[in-house]
Amino acid sequence: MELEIRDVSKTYANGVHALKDINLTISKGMFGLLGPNGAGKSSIMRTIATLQTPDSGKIYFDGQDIFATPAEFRRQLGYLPQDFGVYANASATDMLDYFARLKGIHNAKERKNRINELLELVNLTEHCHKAVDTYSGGMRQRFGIAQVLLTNPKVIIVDEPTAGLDPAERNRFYSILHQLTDSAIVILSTHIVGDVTNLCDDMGILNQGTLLSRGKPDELVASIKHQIWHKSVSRNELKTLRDNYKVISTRIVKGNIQATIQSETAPTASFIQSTADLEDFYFSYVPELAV
Ligand SMILES: Nc1ncnc2c1ncn2[C@@H]1O[C@H](COP(=O)(O)OP(=O)(O)OP(=O)(O)O)[C@@H](O)[C@H]1O
Repeated sequence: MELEIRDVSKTYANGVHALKDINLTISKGMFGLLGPNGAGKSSIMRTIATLQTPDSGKIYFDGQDIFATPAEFRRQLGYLPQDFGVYANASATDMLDYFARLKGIHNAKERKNRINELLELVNLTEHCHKAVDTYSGGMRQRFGIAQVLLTNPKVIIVDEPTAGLDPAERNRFYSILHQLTDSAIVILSTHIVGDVTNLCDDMGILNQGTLLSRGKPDELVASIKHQIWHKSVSRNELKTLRDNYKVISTRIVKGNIQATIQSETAPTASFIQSTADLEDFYFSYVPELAV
């Protein structure tokens, strides 16, 4: 099972060059697409979902050009966009039944069994008769996943699914997604580094339409293993530091600014070497804005 993205570029009518020559091969398992707001994550997701065509480039699923026979590819696809609408007052069971009919599951018994199985998977059985428009954010996302899974898709795309979820709901959502990775390609877009650390065995970093890095999270972190240094600094020191070193991030720790620097050698004796993590790797490519 393989999705191949070859030389894909997209410029919108307003002149925004949202995707710049993207090349990426994605296999079974969970692929995390990490990037800041406006990086192009939704653009590449919508393109893979065949909701928009690239200006140039191709996408193949198991060797088949997805734009040559989009209807065939869509039968194997499950797409959960950032915002999806639900009908007013409709229960989860009724909505899933409606979508299952639309997706061609005509046998009533088969439909009922599949819906019950999915409600169980996403822990919504006990809420299945409540109106989906009254669900919490997390319940709604879990309902969205059930909807996506109705036809056992081989490629599942979830666009920033954990934005706005509390930690417990986020974990619940992770564990549902994790169960899908044995039998499908799951592509998850997020700007939350922790989502990728916890879930993904393969990942890419997208910024300003360009794929800056890709690989296994552990290996990417190992590549900067001895290069991360911390120091508490004043606002004035930080300015000087930025002129002389690669300051990749800053955070407030107990009321002080802690600067994180990437350097192959110790910057000065006052820096403490720290264990690199995926957030450091991410910031080494997408430096945060100066505070
Ligand atoms: N339909 C569109 N028409 C014009 N510009 C668009 C369109 N969709 C996205 N863009 C622009 O393309 C760029 C990439 O947007 P995209 O939504 O793909 O990024 P993103 O990484 O998903 O961001 P976010 O995390 O904020 O959702 C942005 O500059 C955005 O404003």
